[in-house]
Amino acid sequence: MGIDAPVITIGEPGSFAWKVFHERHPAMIEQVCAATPYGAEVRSRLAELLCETTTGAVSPLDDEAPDHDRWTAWTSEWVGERWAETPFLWAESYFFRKLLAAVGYFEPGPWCGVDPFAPMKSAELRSDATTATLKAFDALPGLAPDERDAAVVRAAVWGNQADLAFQLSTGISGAAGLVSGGSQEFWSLFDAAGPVHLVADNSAGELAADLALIDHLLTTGRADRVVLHVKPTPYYVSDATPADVLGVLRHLVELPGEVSAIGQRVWDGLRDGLIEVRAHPFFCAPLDYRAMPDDLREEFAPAAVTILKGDLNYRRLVGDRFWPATTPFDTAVSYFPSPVAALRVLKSEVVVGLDDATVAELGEGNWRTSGSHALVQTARPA
Ligand SMILES: O=P(O)(O)OC[C@H]1O[C@](O)(CO)[C@@H](O)[C@@H]1O
Repeated sequence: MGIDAPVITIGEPGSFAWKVFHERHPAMIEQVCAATPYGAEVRSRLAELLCETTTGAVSPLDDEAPDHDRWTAWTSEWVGERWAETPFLWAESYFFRKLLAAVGYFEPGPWCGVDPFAPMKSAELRSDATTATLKAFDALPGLAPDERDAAVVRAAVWGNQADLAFQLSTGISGAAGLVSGGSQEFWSLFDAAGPVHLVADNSAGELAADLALIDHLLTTGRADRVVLHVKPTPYYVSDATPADVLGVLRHLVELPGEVSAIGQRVWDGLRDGLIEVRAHPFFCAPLDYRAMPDDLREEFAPAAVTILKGDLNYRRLVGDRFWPATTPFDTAVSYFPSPVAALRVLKSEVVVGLDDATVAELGEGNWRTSGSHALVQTARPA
């Protein structure tokens, strides 16, 4: 595939990406300041970050965090340029890295290592909506095998609707349906048991559904081992970190019903080495997966299947560009080193792999960004 579709940038007033910076980020920073009693210095650094990213030029990092050099390499191309000229994927990712520095996450002091988004993730995990979703897992043991296959995929796909960055300015309009693929397509990718990698997205209910999927992969023999990849540091508000995996697991095992059994099996799987949690630095990189480092490529290459969850992973998988929606998915991901499955609710303008009839039926509305539609897409290496 020639990479010639235009890259999405944040400078076009009124565009989706522009609104993320000009509407969603101010609301999120307010939420961050309400959730933790940060003092005047942190609050003023956050205000500066907002001002810089909405009206100014890109400044370099001035912290001494362990990931400083890596980020310097990822950002040198854009330092000094106007934020409005920068690619959306790059800009949004760098915004979150700068936000962590602004709240003192990397410096000695009271806020060192304190996840600014933890209160939101915890509230989401304990919310009535998540509690109801987790209760629904009680029906799983009574389902026929194919119904159970479909149910765990459905939960993993629609679990991605619960994304806290996204909820800040979008009234999610319910689950309208899949624009591509489904459970059968997903399971047809699993021909022989082997290691399965799941690249997670959000914590709370989505991560609980992902753990249920991991449990199902292992108990049905589709996977002989699962690697769960999460973010090394807090990111995009609700993205799961290793601490969140533990928090969600502890929550699950304390609940009544099937989720407790799932949680216990996952707990045992971690202890026995059947499940591994990794947090490679590249999962917080402002780059797409074409640029993945060799060590990560080598990890994915022997996977029976790699499952990528969520909107951001999808943007990074196919490239954050205004692709024609009918661009074939397998062409877009032909570089990926293992069979790959994307499970995602649509929350940004990027989409590929749709057929002409679907595109015509969806028309011009806001289906790409409203969070009402989802997809399951799969491909094998070229
Ligand atoms: O949690 P997800 O599914 O990756 O969604 C995150 C999405 O939310 C946004 O941050 C804002 O909508 C998108 O830019 C991003 O792709």
